[in-house]
Amino acid sequence: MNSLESASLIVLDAVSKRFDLPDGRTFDAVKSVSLHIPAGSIFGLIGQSGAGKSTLLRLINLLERPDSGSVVVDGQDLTALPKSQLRQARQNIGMIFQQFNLMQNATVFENVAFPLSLHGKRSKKEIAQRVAECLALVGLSEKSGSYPAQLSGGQKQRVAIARALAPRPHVMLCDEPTSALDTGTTRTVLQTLREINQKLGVTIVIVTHELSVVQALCDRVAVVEAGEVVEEFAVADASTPRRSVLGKELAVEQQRQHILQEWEAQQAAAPQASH
Ligand SMILES: Nc1ncnc2c1ncn2[C@@H]1O[C@H](COP(=O)(O)OP(=O)(O)OP(=O)(O)O)[C@@H](O)[C@H]1O
Repeated sequence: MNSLESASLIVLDAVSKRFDLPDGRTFDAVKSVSLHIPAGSIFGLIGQSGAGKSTLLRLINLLERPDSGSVVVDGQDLTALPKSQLRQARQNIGMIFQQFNLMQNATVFENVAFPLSLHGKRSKKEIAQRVAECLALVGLSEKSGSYPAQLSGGQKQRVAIARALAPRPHVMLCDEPTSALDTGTTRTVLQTLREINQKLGVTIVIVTHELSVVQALCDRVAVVEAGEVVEEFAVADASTPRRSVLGKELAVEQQRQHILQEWEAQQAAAPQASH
């Protein structure tokens, strides 16, 4: 094992996924992708619509089983596990979605408790304690008895984050978590994700088409085009030239943000004009 592999929490090795289409043809959605995702990082998957980002994300927890290649998470080769052990290993991988996927007829408390009660080993008291902790982490303690319909989009996504966190996963997969939210709400959800990464050390993999989200949140990013990773880089690395169209667009967005921040800093430092 080399040092990159040993520092990686998630290792995808030459994973491929082919879908059968209704007309009898096949479609190669992911083509022999290898990725090393460092422990404790926030890793972005970006690309055009249909590039294969969501499929790649779903290969990490085997929601999609790869046709070939291996998926190792936390040292465990998920592709080699029997069903019962895979169910156990998945407790280590939380997931959130664009449309939140909350149970509408259940309270916030019941939604967050759901993954804990699935495995029948915990007492009611333990579950209640863990739910309270997770709701406090996402700042929604006072909404425990509410129903999803009574919450804003950002609050719903934070309930989904609390639910994903409840079994204490080391990894959180996020599929376009802010695409259904406005700018202000997006900011609060990104803040919550950042806190989870920093306070709990949870490794986050996020699919997004929003470059501003990558800029605000991610340490590293992989650009996906037609089922392949065409480029991967550290978001803060401005010196290595970007090759892909999206990589270049992200560099422009970063420059724009940088200029804006410098201008704001100058304004703040300048002596106030007298009236
Ligand atoms: N179950 C499936 N059966 C057939 N084709 C599929 C299936 N799931 C995904 N695809 C196809 O695979 C390709 C990649 O889909 P995927 O959802 O991974 O892309 P994406 O990059 O996440 O796109 P978007 O940003 O639009 O969600 C698409 O062309 C899609 O139509």
